[in-house]
Amino acid sequence: MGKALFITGTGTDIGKTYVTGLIVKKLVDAGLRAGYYKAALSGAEVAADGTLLPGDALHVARVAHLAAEDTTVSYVYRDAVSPHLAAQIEDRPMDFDKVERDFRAAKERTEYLTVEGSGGIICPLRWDNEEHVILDDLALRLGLSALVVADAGLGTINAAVLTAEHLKMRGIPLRGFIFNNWQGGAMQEDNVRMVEILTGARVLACVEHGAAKLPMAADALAALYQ
Ligand SMILES: Nc1ncnc2c1ncn2[C@@H]1O[C@H](COP(=O)(O)OP(=O)(O)OP(=O)(O)O)[C@@H](O)[C@H]1O
Ligand SMILES: C[C@H](N)[C@H](N)CCCCCC(=O)O
Ligand SMILES: [Mg+2]
Repeated sequence: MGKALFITGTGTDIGKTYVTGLIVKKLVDAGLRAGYYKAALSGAEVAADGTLLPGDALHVARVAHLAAEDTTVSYVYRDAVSPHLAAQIEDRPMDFDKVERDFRAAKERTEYLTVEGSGGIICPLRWDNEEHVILDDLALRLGLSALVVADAGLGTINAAVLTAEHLKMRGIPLRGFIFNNWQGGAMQEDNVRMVEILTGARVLACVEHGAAKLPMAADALAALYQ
């Protein structure tokens, strides 16, 4: 049975998949067996034959040279909206027993399973007359610790600290932050300092736009998985 690490972010489009691709590539390049799991993807690309493509998984597999069988996405929805709404539109509600089975099977097949969330930590996955499930509930059910992807620029102090405080309130361990779209300079350096002071967690790496490698040692990265 492998170890897992949950990648969440301060919101959608923040760079979770981009950074996850670099994370998994770092593990693979270090000779470690790595895998990728996502419970629900919405806003899927549609193939010529109408198949809904798991774009995030395909990106990570391409960047990290993972075999298709080392990536799993339990639910792929068409509409680029919150997964709970995409599921309502398609009348395909998530079954969290299936999600847990898929997650455990993926974890069984590898040493280091990287689990990408949807949107930010408050992302409804199912919201109907039978069940109300938000992403943080799922992270707790799967026993995950979190790494938060945050933008390096203006506004990140608020977003990163609020995300950290929510994780703490729900009892989800925070392993640290990765800043994305890093440009350096006085303000972004201060953002690192302020986020570390206000959350007590480290900014473990700063990823520049277009980065091809994660600026972090493989052993330090692997140590984050539990
Ligand atoms: N450091 C980066 N360098 C270049 N492009 C980036 C970088 N980070 C993000 N992007 C691009 O920005 C867009 C959004 O990033 P990404 O898909 O990783 O976001 P996300 O947080 O995974 O979104 P979602 O919530 O939909 O899963 C993508 O086109 C991605 O390729
Ligand atoms: C469609 C998008 N790319 C993501 N897959 C889902 C984002 C959900 C965001 C929910 C919200 O915070 O409003
Ligand atoms: Mg993504």
